[in-house]
Amino acid sequence: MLKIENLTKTFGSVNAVDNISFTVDRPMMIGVIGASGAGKSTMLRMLNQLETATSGKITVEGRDITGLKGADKRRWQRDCAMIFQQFNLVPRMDVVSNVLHGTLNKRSTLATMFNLYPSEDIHKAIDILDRLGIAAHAAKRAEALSGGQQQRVAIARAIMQDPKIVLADEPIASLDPMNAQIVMDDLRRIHDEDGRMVIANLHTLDTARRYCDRVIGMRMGRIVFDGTPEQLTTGVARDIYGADASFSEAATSTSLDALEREAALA
Ligand SMILES: Nc1ncnc2c1ncn2[C@@H]1O[C@H](COP(=O)(O)OP(=O)(O)OP(=O)(O)O)[C@@H](O)[C@H]1O
Repeated sequence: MLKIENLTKTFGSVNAVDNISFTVDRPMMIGVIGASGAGKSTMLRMLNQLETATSGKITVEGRDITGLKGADKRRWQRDCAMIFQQFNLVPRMDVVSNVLHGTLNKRSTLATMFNLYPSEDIHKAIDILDRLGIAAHAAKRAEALSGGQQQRVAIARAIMQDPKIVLADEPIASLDPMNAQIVMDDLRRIHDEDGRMVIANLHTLDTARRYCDRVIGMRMGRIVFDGTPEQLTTGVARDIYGADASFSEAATSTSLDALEREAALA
């Protein structure tokens, strides 16, 4: 259903994404890992068309989505929702209105200007918040919520678009381990229960292993690993991160256990 062929993005002399290809033939949960600057965000941003590819092709269900413009691009961005590390909510706006923003691309400019939302959309937004366990916060301003709660609002906003694909760019990088787990559980659920494809850039190996069906490892713009979590051994991880023998898995972990074990060994 998703095919990426020879995709490249160049910024000046930097090949942020360098001629990558892969195919996904069914909705699954995919983790993308790699060191800072490996090209993970740029790849996701090209998928969502926030960034235009320098060359190469992205095909979804047989349709070429590379270089879409205008209404076609907006329609694609609705089918392919994106979640960011910093949540990207409107801080002073209440939670429900933030979730309703997920419908912006399909509403008229006038309706948007006057914040006119159909009541069925309002009910749908509250149902989604309820499903994610945060309906009690619906009337609060987004800025009054914890980081973990704000990320769940961002997930609710994404689901409001009813997307086929959910892209998550470091969704748990700003969260403590407990909230990170809640957010990852939610992402897994929207894959398992709704059948949506989820592609998440992750800083931490243990998260990729625990939650994903498939892991793609990037290094310097290229794909250097594409396999199952079981195949992601410490040796493979060392190659992906370009680390020497002192490479420590705990340094790429959000798990308190791993960090504490590492500290005890030091
Ligand atoms: N808009 C831009 N202009 C210039 N260079 C860019 C731009 N966006 C990304 N880059 C460069 O492209 C390369 C890949 O960046 P990218 O953000 O995709 O990596 P990443 O793996 O997501 O890293 P991180 O985990 O730190 O977010 C880096 O060298 C980065 O400096």
